[in-house]
Amino acid sequence: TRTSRPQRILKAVQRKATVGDPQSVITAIDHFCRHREWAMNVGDEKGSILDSVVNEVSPVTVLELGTYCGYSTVRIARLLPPGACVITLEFNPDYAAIARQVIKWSGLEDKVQLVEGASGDWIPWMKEHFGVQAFDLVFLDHWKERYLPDTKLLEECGLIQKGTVLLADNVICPGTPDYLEYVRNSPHYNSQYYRSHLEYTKAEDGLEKSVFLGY
Ligand SMILES: O=C(NC/C=C/[C@H]1O[C@@H](n2cnc3c(NCCO)ncnc32)[C@H](O)[C@@H]1O)c1cc(-c2ccc(F)cc2)cc(O)c1O
Ligand SMILES: [Mg+2]
Repeated sequence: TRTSRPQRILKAVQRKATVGDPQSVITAIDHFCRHREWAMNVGDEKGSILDSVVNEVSPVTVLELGTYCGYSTVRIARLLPPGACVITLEFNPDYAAIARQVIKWSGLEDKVQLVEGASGDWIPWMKEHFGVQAFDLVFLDHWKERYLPDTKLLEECGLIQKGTVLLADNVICPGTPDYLEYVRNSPHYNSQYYRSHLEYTKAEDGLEKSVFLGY
């Protein structure tokens, strides 16, 4: 097919959503992915859990790993107060280009810093380049085998401090066994599983919320 799925998702947003209305962007993507083409957005069911964690943490600085089309970026950014922001890392330039337009359509570009590049390359530069002290919330939704190494890298870089909340998508499907084992067995994290379903399906999936307790 001539266009990519992310391009078709963007078209659905431009057709169905209202500029400056983040909820209409979320609704347009969910409708398209439920009724036209499945895509790996966190979705509406797990998205509600994401919303509740964002509201509970009321973060000032958020890190998102894996922007894809920007669906969860918009979900997070729409809940942030003035002065708070989400830094989202995406290393596929085509996906990043689509996400920028989705974020722009939602009117949330002032609360989002989309960085085109790989998490492993950028995490070590977060403090210096973005003046980040530590993240209040990290949303992991990139390659599943990268959750654990990137969490360890964030720890090593001092970007996870007492009270930092990690929220990981897909801990059941596709699954992140090594990450789950780490956060559930580490004395430095208090972990809990939020049971849900794989986006737009009846399959089980869930989010794991892990609070860093300090060293
Ligand atoms: O695979 C899934 N997500 C991956 C996301 C990747 C996005 O993140 C970007 N990305 C990846 N690694 C990095 C990186 N750093 C690491 C490399 O250096 N640094 C920056 N950006 C990165 C990619 O470019 C994509 O934009 C998934 C699958 C299912 C699924 C379930 C059931 C099925 F049957 C099929 C699929 C459901 C889900 O919710 C899922 O999230
Ligand atoms: Mg996911």
